[in-house]
Amino acid sequence: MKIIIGSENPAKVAAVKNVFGMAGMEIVAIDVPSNVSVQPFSDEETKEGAINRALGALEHGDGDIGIGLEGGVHMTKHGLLLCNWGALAVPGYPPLIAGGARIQLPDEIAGKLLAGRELGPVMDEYTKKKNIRKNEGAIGIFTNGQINRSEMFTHVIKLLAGQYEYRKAGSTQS
Ligand SMILES: O=P(O)(O)OP(=O)(O)OP(=O)(O)OC[C@H]1O[C@@H](n2cnc3c(O)ncnc32)[C@H](O)[C@@H]1O
Ligand SMILES: [Mg+2]
Repeated sequence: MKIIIGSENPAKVAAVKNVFGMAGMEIVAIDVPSNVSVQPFSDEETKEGAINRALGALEHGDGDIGIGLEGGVHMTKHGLLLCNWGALAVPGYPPLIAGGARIQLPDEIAGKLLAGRELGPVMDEYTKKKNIRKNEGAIGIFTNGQINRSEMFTHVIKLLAGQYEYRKAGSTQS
C-alpha cells in the first residue's frame, strides 16, 4: 500500500509515519499546492486546503491513499484560534475529513496575522528560533510543550485512519 502525503513538512510527515508506518506501507512525501491562501483564515478555508492537498497527493503521487494536512486560524468571539484540518482521499470516494486541536493565539500574535503576516515567520520572530512550523509549532510553544505540532497532527491522522478502516469494514460486511 502506497500512501502519499501532500507536504514535505517534517512535523506532518512524522504524524503520518506514526500512524501508517507499519510493515508493508510505503509513505511518500510530495509538496502539492493547497490552492488556498498561504495563511488560511477560517475553518472552511483550512479544511479546503487539506482536501486539495489530499486530492493533489493522490493525483500526482500515484498512490492508494492521499493525505492532506493544513494549518490555519479562525476568528471567534474569544479571539483568533489556531485550527488544523486533515483529509484522506482514496479513488472513488469523497474525501474523509477530521479536525485537529484548537487553541487561542495571544493577542500579540493575532494582531500580526490580522495585519497580513504569516504565522510561520511570526512564530520564528517571536521565539527567536528557526523553523518552529517544522518542529514544535505554535501549538507546542503556546501549550508550554504539552502538545507539539506532530503530536497534534498524529491525532488528526488517527481520526482519518479510523474513519477509513470503519468505512472499509462496512463495505465488506454487506
Ligand atoms: O510545507 P507545508 O505543508 O505548507 O507546511 P506549513 O508549515 O506551511 O503549514 P501549513 O501550510 O499547513 O500552515 C499554514 C500557515 O500557517 C502557519 N502555521 C500553521 N500552524 C503553525 C504552527 O503550529 N506553527 C507555526 N506556523 C504554523 C504556516 O507556517 C503557514 O503559514
Ligand atoms: Mg504552507
